[in-house]
Amino acid sequence: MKNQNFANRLSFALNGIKHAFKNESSFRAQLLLAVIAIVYFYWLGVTMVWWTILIMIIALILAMELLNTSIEALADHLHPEVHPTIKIVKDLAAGAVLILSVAAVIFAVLTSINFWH
Ligand SMILES: Nc1ncnc2c1ncn2[C@@H]1O[C@H](COP(=O)(O)OP(=O)(O)OP(=O)(O)O)[C@@H](O)[C@H]1O
Repeated sequence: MKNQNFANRLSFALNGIKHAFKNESSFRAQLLLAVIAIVYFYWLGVTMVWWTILIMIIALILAMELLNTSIEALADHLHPEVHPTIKIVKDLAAGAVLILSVAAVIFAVLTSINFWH
């Protein structure tokens, strides 16, 4: 399965996103929050730099959620039973999403302070 052409690799990647959308409620919730943030930033009338940071944060959170989902699926497949190492692996991946989510909230507050009319 190595060295597939670009169209195949793109379809594998899109398949992963589709899978997360169908099966992961947290991924759907984050997509909804991203849409709300975009509408809110439009309403605030923020400048290009703030738009750029918002897009980067949204992309980072969604990508991290996909990695989190991927790690969970792999862990559950390889070791379905309860195990302290599986616990820490999943907790670490969830911690990564949490750090980005806190950064997103701080960024939303900073943007509101700058542009609230
Ligand atoms: N096999 C396991 N062994 C030990 N602890 C586990 C195991 N599976 C899950 N846990 C614990 O339960 C928590 C939740 O795990 P779960 O797989 O349900 O993910 P989740 O938080 O529901 O994520 P998502 O909502 O993205 O699916 C983990 O962070 C971990 O602390």
